[in-house]
Amino acid sequence: MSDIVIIQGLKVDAVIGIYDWEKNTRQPLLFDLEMAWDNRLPAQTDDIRFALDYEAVSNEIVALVKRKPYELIERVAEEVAAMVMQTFKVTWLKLRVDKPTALPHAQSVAVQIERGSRG
Ligand SMILES: Nc1nc2c(c(=O)[nH]1)N=C([C@H](O)[C@@H](O)CO)CN2
Repeated sequence: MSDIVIIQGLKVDAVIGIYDWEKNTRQPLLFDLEMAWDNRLPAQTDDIRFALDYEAVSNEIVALVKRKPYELIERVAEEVAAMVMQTFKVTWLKLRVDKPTALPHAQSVAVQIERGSRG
């Protein structure tokens, strides 16, 4: 089974960074997420109850990332991945977290992680 559900470019304004000035402001983080999900039943039934609801996943990510300050984007990625897998019973995901305001001469910086197995 190789179906996935994708969230691309989810923007969350977070308190993120290792420097003092970063602890008193919000900076955008962008989340790209690929999540394994068997889409056959939702397709057959046309019923959201059987789908991985990308709106619900997005809402939970925004709530989590806004809840507290973070230092590293690695920590954000790990916590978001764990929450999505636990809350939504996702068995595999690939997650990229971009911090586009991090470096003045770079378009963006990012970390990407993959957790779980595709089954
Ligand atoms: N691997 C990482 N390197 C750095 C991070 C990070 O989160 N992960 N963060 C910073 C600073 O907060 C930087 O973004 C400020 O511009 C530096 N390196």
